[in-house]
Amino acid sequence: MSNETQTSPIIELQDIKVIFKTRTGGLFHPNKVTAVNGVSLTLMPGQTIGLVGESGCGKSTTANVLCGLQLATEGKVIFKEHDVTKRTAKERMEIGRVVSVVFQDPATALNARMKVVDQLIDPLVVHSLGSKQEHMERAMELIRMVGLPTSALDALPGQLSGGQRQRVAIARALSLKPDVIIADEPTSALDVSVRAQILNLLTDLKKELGLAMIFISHDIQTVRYVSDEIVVMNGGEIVERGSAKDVFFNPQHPYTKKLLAAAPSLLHPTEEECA
Ligand SMILES: Nc1ncnc2c1ncn2[C@@H]1O[C@H](COP(=O)(O)OP(=O)(O)OP(=O)(O)O)[C@@H](O)[C@H]1O
Repeated sequence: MSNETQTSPIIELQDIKVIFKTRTGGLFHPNKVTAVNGVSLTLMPGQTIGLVGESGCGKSTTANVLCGLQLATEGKVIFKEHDVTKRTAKERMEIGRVVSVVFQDPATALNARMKVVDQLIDPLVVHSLGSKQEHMERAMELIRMVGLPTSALDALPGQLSGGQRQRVAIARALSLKPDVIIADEPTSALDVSVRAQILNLLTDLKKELGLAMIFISHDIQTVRYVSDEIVVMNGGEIVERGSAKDVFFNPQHPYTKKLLAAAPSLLHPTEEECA
């Protein structure tokens, strides 16, 4: 990777609007939902942005625009300095290789009838990368990276615990060696007892592999724990953004203050830890 690439953003959203048409207004008078309204974001290599806000504020829609799943109604999407706002199928494929998503519920993200090994290899097959032997080597490497024994490769998702399944989903997300991971509420479907382990795994992998990350959660405490920058969304708009330390210890917007006041204090970082 050239120096130029390293210092320029991986993805930029410029004034993005996403409007969905809904049928609730009747067949001939569809209503519109503005899910995202004027959102701008710049993700640099290695950076973690925490996207926080209550359910329905537009976090997932923003993430879907970032990973090429959702087209913007207005605004621009710049991917590695190319305008991909109206991305072609080929561009979407390339974005999909570089930007990987870890979803909330590993049970639905994984195919219940497919062995772990095949789920890890699947993205390589879809992108026509490597030989059969290279696929096996990569599967072994991936399963070790997420802290599971290689015997887990032969398991079906149903034979694993929720935490182990999320580890497999993370391994799958890493299979194409992405530059960016979008983690959309990656711990909220898990037992409280394994949430910290999965958060630690994600932060360790991020450091080890130099990944950039968009970490999405309704829980500002969790977001603070993993992020360099926090972006607070409400009603489809960004209401506050800043360093994790500033937003957490010196919130400016009343909505951010409300989120902080309502957050469970499972993780209590001190100001020194944030420095
Ligand atoms: N495909 C769709 N069609 C119509 N409305 C949609 C669609 N997807 C999302 N919305 C609406 O857009 C708004 C933002 O949804 P979004 O899923 O982005 O929010 P969120 O903050 O991620 O919420 P959650 O945490 O519950 O997933 C909501 O009002 C939602 O109902």
